Amino acid sequence: MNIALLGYGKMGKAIEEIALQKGHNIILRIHDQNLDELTTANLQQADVAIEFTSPQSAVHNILLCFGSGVPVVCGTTGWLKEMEMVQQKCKELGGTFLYASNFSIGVNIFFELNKKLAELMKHQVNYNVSMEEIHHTEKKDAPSGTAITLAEEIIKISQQKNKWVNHFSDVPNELSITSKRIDPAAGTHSVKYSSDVDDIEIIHTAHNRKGFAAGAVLAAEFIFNKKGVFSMKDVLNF
Ligand SMILES: NC(=O)C1=CN([C@@H]2O[C@H](COP(=O)(O)OP(=O)(O)OC[C@H]3O[C@@H](n4cnc5c(N)ncnc54)[C@H](OP(=O)(O)O)[C@@H]3O)[C@@H](O)[C@H]2O)C=CC1
Ligand SMILES: O=C(O)C1=N[C@H](C(=O)O)C[C@H](O)C1
Repeated sequence: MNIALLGYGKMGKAIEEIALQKGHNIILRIHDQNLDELTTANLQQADVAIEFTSPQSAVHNILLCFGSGVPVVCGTTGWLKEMEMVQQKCKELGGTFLYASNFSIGVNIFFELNKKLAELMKHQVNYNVSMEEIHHTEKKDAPSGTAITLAEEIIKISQQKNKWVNHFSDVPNELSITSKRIDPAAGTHSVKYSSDVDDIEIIHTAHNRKGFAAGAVLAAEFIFNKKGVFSMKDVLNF
């Protein structure tokens, strides 16, 4: 496949390495310094675009891909308030879109474990659930997109929590997410149920960015020649 990389930072470069190893071509590498190359004509040379930029630029870039008729995989976090509008636009324009807050297979398994644990803990009133995420200091958004996905799944199932907050909280209905920024953390997420007698904790620790990048390339291969809105659950058949 011919791939356009929208965002050529830490993730763009990690994705390039894996895409090349798998025999794909990178035909466009867009970053802050060459935005003039981000044109419909250039995008149309690609079979698929992979977007890992910043919360401020993601929506513009995704809509440009829809307008150019190019399927787009997006991993940029921190713009979720506009997700409904973006998915609607994709359908209206007959586009192709796949977003994931986390592309790694490990985290997608972790998402399923989180749901299962939340179900098991639903009636255990002596436990309080809280979360922590740790990332490198260049990260622009907090809490991480992955933490938001985990929290929203817990809130859907829990009989006690109905909102998440990005600070310590002992208010019973608030799910507390603590964000720490420590170099060179590639991404650690934990969900902890604590009682007076014990704790149950699940943790996922990314050792590097290769898992995210491999998942993003897999997603790009999956959406090639498809139309509609997809998720990693479609890719991984969960
Ligand atoms: N879903 C997932 O699995 C993962 C998601 N992420 C998310 O991906 C995003 C990017 O992360 P990361 O690669 O670490 O960040 P970096 O800051 O390393 O890279 C961002 C890149 O985007 C470029 N950029 C900035 N503005 C624009 C624009 N308007 N159009 C095109 N490119 C632009 C930057 O250009 P320049 O270099 O010139 O500044 C840079 O190349 C973040 O939102 C992060 O949370 C990260 C890892 C995994
Ligand atoms: O910015 C990062 O680095 C990461 N961002 C994603 C997120 O916000 O969850 C995924 C991963 O944790 C790395």
